Amino acid sequence: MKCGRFITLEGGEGVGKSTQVRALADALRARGLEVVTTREPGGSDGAEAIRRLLLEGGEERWSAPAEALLFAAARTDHVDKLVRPAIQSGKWVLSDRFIDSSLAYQGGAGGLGIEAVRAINAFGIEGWFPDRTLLLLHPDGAERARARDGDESDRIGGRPASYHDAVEQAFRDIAAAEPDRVRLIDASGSPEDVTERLLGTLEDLL
Ligand SMILES: Nc1ncnc2c1ncn2[C@@H]1O[C@H](COP(=O)(O)OP(=O)(O)OP(=O)(O)O)[C@@H](O)[C@H]1O
Ligand SMILES: Cc1cn([C@H]2C[C@H](O)[C@@H](COP(=O)(O)O)O2)c(=O)[nH]c1=O
Repeated sequence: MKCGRFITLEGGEGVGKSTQVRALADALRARGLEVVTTREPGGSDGAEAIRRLLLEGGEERWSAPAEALLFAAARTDHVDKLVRPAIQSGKWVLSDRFIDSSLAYQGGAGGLGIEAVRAINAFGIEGWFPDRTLLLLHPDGAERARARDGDESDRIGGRPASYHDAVEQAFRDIAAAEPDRVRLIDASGSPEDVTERLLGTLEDLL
């Protein structure tokens, strides 16, 4: 069976993940690879429907465990319908967020605990963990997201700065615990500079 690669881009709000998923996909295609880009929550019809449930409405719409289970359900559908078939047909899949966002947001910042959230996700994704996770870090991510979204932030993006600080700390803890899979990326400088740094961390997989 042909086997592609599964690469995820992670980080807090506004650090440049979506910009870099597009740029990295172009760079990998230029090297002759077949690349599929996707995002979470979302990436399949069912997961996009769950995305709307999660990101629209007020804070009280979901309890913390219900929120974590909805993210895990969306991810399970995304893996079933898009990620696994693409990788099995030899493509590289680049995902804008995946399981580490749940570990950092719901597990770390949301107080459910990283291991509890890992367990509910492991049940759904059945071993389809990323080959590599690129954790983008930028000190002005929140300001960039505000400049981009104005007053239109979603149910989770609009949480207080203390929540987003805890998200970043949790991402750093996850990276420290899994240094081979999760690589820290300085996301400052031009988009082209950041793409070069990302490519540099993938050389051994190419
Ligand atoms: N290297 C860069 N230099 C300057 N501006 C950038 C750079 N990368 C991205 N931006 C801008 O910063 C903003 C946030 O970028 P982007 O949407 O890619 O971030 P994100 O991490 O996907 O955000 P979110 O998780 O909140 O959706 C956008 O307006 C984008 O154009
Ligand atoms: C996958 C995932 C996402 N989130 C949060 C992170 C963001 O605030 C939104 C998604 O918005 P984006 O503009 O598409 O980045 O959802 C989360 O809390 N948990 C997750 O697993």
